[in-house]
Amino acid sequence: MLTLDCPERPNLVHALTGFLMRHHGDILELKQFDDFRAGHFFLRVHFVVGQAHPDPGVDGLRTAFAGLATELGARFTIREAGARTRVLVMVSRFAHALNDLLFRTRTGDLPAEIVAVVSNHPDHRDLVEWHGIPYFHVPVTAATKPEAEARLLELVDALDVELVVLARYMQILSDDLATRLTGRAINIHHSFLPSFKGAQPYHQAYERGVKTVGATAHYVSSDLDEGPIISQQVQDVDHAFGPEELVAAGRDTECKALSNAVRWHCEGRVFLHGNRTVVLR
Ligand SMILES: Nc1nc2c(c(=O)[nH]1)N[C@@H](CN(C=O)c1ccc(C(=O)N[C@@H](CCC(=O)O)C(=O)O)cc1)CN2
Repeated sequence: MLTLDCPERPNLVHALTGFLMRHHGDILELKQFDDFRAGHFFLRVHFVVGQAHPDPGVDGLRTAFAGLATELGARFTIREAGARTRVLVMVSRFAHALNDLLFRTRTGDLPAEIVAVVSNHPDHRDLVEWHGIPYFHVPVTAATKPEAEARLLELVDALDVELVVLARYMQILSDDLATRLTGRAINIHHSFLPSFKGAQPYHQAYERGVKTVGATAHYVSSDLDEGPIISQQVQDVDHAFGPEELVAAGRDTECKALSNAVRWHCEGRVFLHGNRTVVLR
């Protein structure tokens, strides 16, 4: 799978498909977006190398493509399409999103492998270890946050983590950590952003008398709940829903928004584009 983004210019698709043709690539799926407002181009292509030809492998293709990428001023990735992304999940007390990710990865619904779960509470050790996944209880207080974040980064490095997923993890990451994880940490916020940022969004929604609640999966940034949005889901509610009922109604919405975002990230479909994303679905 090849993903690419670069400044717009004529004949980009021709240049890219010409490269694949010269390397005996048979295209299975090609998605592109030309942001003419910003003058930027995005492309994702899934291809296979024809059986009758020697397979140059991912490294060989990357080396061969580097010259064209430089000429185009392009950022690109080339990797095995079926490879599972190594994911570390962070959770606090609410476990519905964690449980959904555990199920979806175990059944192959998500192209990801959860290699560790980190929590500031001990509550979910049994659930996680039942899945044969290591559970790290890393308590966090204002005084211990630097040490706790250093421990997280140790685990990210030691386990070759490619993506960190905050599955209702309720601690604010420091600016330094959020910056270091730019583009590789996804959070599920339990509101339809930009409405109801911060803590207790369902209580905020109740006080506002909303008729729809939502969930937003976004990349983590140093600005709380302001990171680039990847996926959103909504759910109708009415006057009879109290805060507790809104919390319960929102669980499935949060799980759907988060699993979509994780799936599209793992499939190389999500491109950062300023404070927005382009999702080639
Ligand atoms: N740097 C970032 N860290 C986190 C983000 C983010 O977007 N950028 N998202 C949050 C998740 N979240 C809402 O989705 C959220 C979690 C916690 C709070 C909060 O105010 N928590 C505590 C304070 C905890 C702390 O200071 O660390 C509180 O309730 O007072 C608000 C929103 C995850 N982290």
